[in-house]
Amino acid sequence: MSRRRLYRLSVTSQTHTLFVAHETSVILSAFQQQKEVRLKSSPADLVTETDQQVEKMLISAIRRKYPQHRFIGEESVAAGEAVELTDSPTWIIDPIDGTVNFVHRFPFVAVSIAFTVNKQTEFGIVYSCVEDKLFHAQRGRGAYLNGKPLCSDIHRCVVVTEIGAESRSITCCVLLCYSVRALGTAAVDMCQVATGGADAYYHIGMHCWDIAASTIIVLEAGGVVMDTDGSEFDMMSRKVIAASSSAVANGIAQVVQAFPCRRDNEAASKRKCDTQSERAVAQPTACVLHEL
Ligand SMILES: O=P(O)(O)O[C@H]1[C@H](O)[C@@H](O)[C@H](O)[C@@H](O)[C@@H]1O
Ligand SMILES: [Mg+2]
Ligand SMILES: [Mg+2]
Repeated sequence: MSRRRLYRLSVTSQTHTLFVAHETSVILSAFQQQKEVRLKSSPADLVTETDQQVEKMLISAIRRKYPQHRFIGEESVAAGEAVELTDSPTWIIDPIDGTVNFVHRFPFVAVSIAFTVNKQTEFGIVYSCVEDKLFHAQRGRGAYLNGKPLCSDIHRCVVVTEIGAESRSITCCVLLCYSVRALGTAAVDMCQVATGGADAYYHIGMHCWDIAASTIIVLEAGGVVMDTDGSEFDMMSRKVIAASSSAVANGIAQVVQAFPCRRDNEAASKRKCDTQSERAVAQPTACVLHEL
């Protein structure tokens, strides 16, 4: 039997500095500049040349070291690559999570990188660039924020969600009984559950690359992740609830009304037509923090 290579994420302060220096200096220097912006599925789903540049930098750097590995990158998929999660070692990358924020210079933009083997996430990294917050976790080894252990069990009534490209008014108003926040980046939203800063995060319509890394960070911080209907989480389903406990997650699952969303790993042609139908109803994201 082939020896299963063990992959270790050794994030030391030196790696943190390296990670910051290498990948995000491109983002931070572009953050204040004028940007060339293109629409993808809706006015709330944008891409810039920086998104594409950072994804290319990440993939070529990893491919030099691991030529056999596979990739699911947000902008590679947007350019027509299939979303195919196999047992092979696979990197799931969102080069800039929060591109709408990046374009508006709203200071919550993150690089999100997850690594899976046999479809199981081995480690995840979410770097919130402007905040200089490096969230990371490795399966079975805990979750950390800038090197300090994270624990998700501080109970409050803050729920984080997104009112982005794929939202529907109905799912937003069912949460009015909570204090609701939306940072405009699914990855950083979800990491708030790992820090205990939020009780729960839920999202319908995001993509696997938005939350692949933050999912393991929540789990390793002691949180739970499930589908919005309370069933087992499926990274390709585009539906997620992350919470500090199963009780909180099930409470959210009871009030969230899902709307149909094509799976990430459905044929691209199907996904496009879904996007067109979504385009008809998507509300443009107002780039403000919703205090409800
Ligand atoms: O900024 P990207 O990587 O496109 O991801 C965002 C997505 O496009 C939006 O629709 C969601 O509302 C955000 O939470 C994602 O971060
Ligand atoms: Mg994203
Ligand atoms: Mg992105």
